[in-house]
Amino acid sequence: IECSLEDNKKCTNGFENKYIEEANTKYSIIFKQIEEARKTFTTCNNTKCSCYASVIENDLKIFGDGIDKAMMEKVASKGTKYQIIDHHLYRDKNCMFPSRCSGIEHFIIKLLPKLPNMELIINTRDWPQIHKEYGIFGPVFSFSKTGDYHDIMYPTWSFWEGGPAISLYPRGIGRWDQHREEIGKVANETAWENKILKAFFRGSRTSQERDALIILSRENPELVDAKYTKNQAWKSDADTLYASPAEEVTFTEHCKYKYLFNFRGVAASFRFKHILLCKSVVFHVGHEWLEFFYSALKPWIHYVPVDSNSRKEDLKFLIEFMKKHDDVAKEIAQDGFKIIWNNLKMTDIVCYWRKLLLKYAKLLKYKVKKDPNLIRIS
Ligand SMILES: O=c1ccn([C@@H]2O[C@H](COP(=O)(O)OP(=O)(O)O[C@H]3O[C@H](CO)[C@@H](O)[C@H](O)[C@H]3O)[C@@H](O)[C@H]2O)c(=O)[nH]1
Repeated sequence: IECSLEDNKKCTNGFENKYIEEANTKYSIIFKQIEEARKTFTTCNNTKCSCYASVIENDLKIFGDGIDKAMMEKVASKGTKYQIIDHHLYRDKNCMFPSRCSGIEHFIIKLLPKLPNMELIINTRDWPQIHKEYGIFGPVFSFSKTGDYHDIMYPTWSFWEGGPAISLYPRGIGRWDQHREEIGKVANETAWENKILKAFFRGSRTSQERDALIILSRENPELVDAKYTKNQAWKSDADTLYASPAEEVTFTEHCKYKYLFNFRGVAASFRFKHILLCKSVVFHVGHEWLEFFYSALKPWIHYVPVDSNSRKEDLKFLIEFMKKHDDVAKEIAQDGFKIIWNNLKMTDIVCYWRKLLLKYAKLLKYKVKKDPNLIRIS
C-alpha cells in the first residue's frame, strides 16, 4: 500500500491498483470493505480528548430536558451514590466492589477543584442498568453498554485499579499508565517479521462467543493458539470447554503473536486496549459491546472486525487472509497501536471524566443538598 493513513490521505488508488488481480477472488469482499473503510476514514484531532466528544453528547442527549430529583431517586438503587459538594467527594457507605470504587475515585478526586456541585449514580457492576425498552429510566453511569441501553459510559475503574484479578495480576489489572509503557516497549522491541504466525487468545469462558476460536485452535494448532483459563467462577472442566484450564499469559507475552483476538465477556472486555498496543493485528469479535473509547476505533483501519456469530470456518478464512496479505495486516497493526498510544493516554482518561462530569452537572435541575447517609471520601 503506497500511501499512509496519516494526514488523512485516502489510500484507495494505491490499494485498488495493488490488489486488482485479486478483485474476483474469494477475498474480494474483504478488499471492498477495506477500501470503503479507507475512503471514509479521517483521523480525529484529539486535542482536549475531542476524539470522544460525540460519545458524551450521544450519551447525555436523552437527558436534554434536564434531570430532576425524582428521576435521580428512581435510579438510586442501580449503583453507588456519589455527591460532589463544595469540592469534596461523598459516597454511599458501602460500595459493592470497593476496589472498583477506588479506581473511579482516583479520577474524580483529581478533578474536585474544578467540579461544581452534583450527584450521580455510578454502577460498578459489569452489566448496564437502564434498558431502552423496559425498566426504569434515569441517569446511571456504567463502564460498558450496547445500543439497547441509556447508561452513560464512563472510563472504567480498571484504568487505575479494581480490574479483574488473575494470578499474574493478583491486585487486579489496573495502572493503565504502567501497562501502556510496558506493552509499548515490548511492542517496539518485537519486529513484525519475528512475530509468531498464529492467532492467539487466553482468557476465561465469560462468553460462548469465544468457543469457535478455542475449537479452531484444537483442530488447527498450527494456525491458532487459543485456550481457556480459569476465573473465580470456574467449577469444573466444563467451564473451560472440557479441557484443563490453561496457564495465564501476560499482556507482553501476547505481543509475540501476529494475530490477537478480542471478545466481549460479560460486557466489554478490558483486554482490547492492551492487545491493540502490541503492534499485532487485533481481531475484534462483535460490535455490540462498547466502552467510551471504541467510537474512535475504526474497523479495517485499527482492527479486523469479526461478526459475533462467526463460525470457526469464518475465523479461519479471516486469519488466512491476513497471513496471505501481510502488508495489509502490518498496516492495521501499526494503526491500531497508534490510535491507542496517541489517543488513550492517562491524560485522555482524566480529560474525558472532566468533560463528562461538567456536561452532566449542567443537566441537574435542582440544588444538590448533602445526603447525611453518605460518607466523605475526600
Ligand atoms: O492468560 C490470561 C488471561 C486473562 N488475562 C487478562 O485478564 C483479564 C480477564 O480476562 P477474562 O477472564 O477473559 O475475563 P473477561 O471476559 O475479559 O472480563 C470479565 O471481567 C471484566 C471485569 O469484571 C468484565 O468487565 C467483563 O465483562 C468480564 O467478561 C483480561 O483483561 C485479560 O486480558 C491475561 O492477561 N492473561
